[in-house]
Amino acid sequence: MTDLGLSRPDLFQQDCYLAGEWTGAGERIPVVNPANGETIANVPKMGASETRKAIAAAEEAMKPWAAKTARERAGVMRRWADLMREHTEDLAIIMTAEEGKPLKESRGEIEYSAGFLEWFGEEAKRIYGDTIPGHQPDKRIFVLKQPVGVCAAITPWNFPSAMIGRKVGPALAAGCGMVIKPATATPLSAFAMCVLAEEAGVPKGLLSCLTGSAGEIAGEMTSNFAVRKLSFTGSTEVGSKLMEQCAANITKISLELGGNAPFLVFDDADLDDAVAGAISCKFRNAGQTCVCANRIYVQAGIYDAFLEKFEQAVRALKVGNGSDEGTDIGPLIDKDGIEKVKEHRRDAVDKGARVLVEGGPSEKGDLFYAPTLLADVPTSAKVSTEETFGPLAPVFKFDSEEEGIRLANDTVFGLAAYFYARDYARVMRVAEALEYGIVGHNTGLISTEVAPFGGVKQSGLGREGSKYGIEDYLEIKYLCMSGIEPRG
Ligand SMILES: NC(=O)C1=CN([C@@H]2O[C@H](COP(=O)(O)OP(=O)(O)OC[C@H]3O[C@@H](n4cnc5c(N)ncnc54)[C@H](OP(=O)(O)O)[C@@H]3O)[C@@H](O)[C@H]2O)C=CC1
Ligand SMILES: O=C(O)CCCC(=O)O
Repeated sequence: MTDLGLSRPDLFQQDCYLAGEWTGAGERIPVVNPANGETIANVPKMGASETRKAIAAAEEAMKPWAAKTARERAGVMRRWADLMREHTEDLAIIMTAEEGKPLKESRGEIEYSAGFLEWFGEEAKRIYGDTIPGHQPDKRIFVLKQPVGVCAAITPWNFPSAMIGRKVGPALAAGCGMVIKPATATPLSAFAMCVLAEEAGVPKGLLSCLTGSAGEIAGEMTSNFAVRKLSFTGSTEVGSKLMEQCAANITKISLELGGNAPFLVFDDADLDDAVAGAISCKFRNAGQTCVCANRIYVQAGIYDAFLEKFEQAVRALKVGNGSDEGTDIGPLIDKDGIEKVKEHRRDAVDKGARVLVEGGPSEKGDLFYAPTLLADVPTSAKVSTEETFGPLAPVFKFDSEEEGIRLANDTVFGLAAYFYARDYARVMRVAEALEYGIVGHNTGLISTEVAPFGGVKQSGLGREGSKYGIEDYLEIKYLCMSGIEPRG
């Protein structure tokens, strides 16, 4: 087993956090460092019965938790966020070891994740209801906001901490308990968060974190009537299945699914800004985020100049083990990830794309793929319609503003879109015309806990972060008070 050299070795847990106890299981699943193939941990394979136990514990623990004042809940959540910040380095080391992303990105993700806990803790104090003028003289109408009930979360491997912070933050702030199933590839960051949650004062049972059979755990989450809300981030395919499963109990569901983000550069863009934005947007986490630029559309007048600068910037990216300082691009998560990038590259080139930077498989190891830049990509290429989720940058040329918008919107997905332009009227026209839940103008980075994150079309349902993000964890109760006789 690898010694990660943590200052707090107890943050490295290999058991599940079940109903307030660290619990093992007979059967175990290896967690592998994608940079070198080493097994770094073996986590329990749990299933339906453990999930049932966790749900029952959350149901019990949420009653006194919801009864606390918002300030008390906020205090615990603030302590949790502070502890995460205090232990950023250890948490980042754990994350890079299981996910592969460069340490600098892991550190950033810990701050991002803690930000959700802090933000939603504060938001607990602003769960305001309403009073509505009565419809009859003796009536008074009140709107109360109450916790939705036990919540469940299923999270992906690409943001092993932030996707949990983003879901557990609003759940706990609203007064709910939560059962989490992290991705099997990256459970260690989730367990480390639970260690700090307990230390911060999150009551035993309120939060559980289980690894194991996705089908069994999710099956219990969606069939157990005590669970009133499920939040999922991951592929559209699994999200759609979960939506079907939630139908039986009419369980609320939020879905944050695949994207196919367009990145448009118009003739009036600032070229250097656009290149810097495209690099951060395309290559963050080696291209493995649902908001990474998947298709880069550049207007004809600026096309050659953009490609020249973009090519230099792509060549400067450093591929390596994420734990080595200075690395820009770590390994991909698994072999399927590599195969998808290879297939998209091959397909685009077969259809006529020009290779400007031939990155490809790297001598660093089986799961490394050096950044690759393609130009003159035809719209018939698979990268136009499918999410690559890897360090392949396909550049397409377009002529008019109208054509750029049409190409950008020509997809079933609608999570994030980006564009670079300076003309004031164009900026408003394009921002309004893009059919996406998130639009970045002159920026390639849009993620923050203070803004509503989420997609339209097949990219999902609901919003996470900001004041909107807590609504999904609350129910509205309309209270009609009667018999209040009007004064004399
Ligand atoms: N929107 C986003 O942010 C993300 C999008 N994706 C997209 O999805 C593709 C595939 O990635 P992948 O990791 O396989 O995504 P998945 O959707 O398979 O995994 C996400 C989560 O869902 C769980 N899961 C898998 N199968 C089921 C099931 N039948 N019922 C309930 N939960 C399930 C996984 O568990 P387990 O790990 O145990 O399999 C994991 O916790 C990527 O290439 C990318 O295109 C992937 C990750 C995030
Ligand atoms: O890729 C994802 O799973 C969504 C998270 C990305 C972000 O918050 O920036």
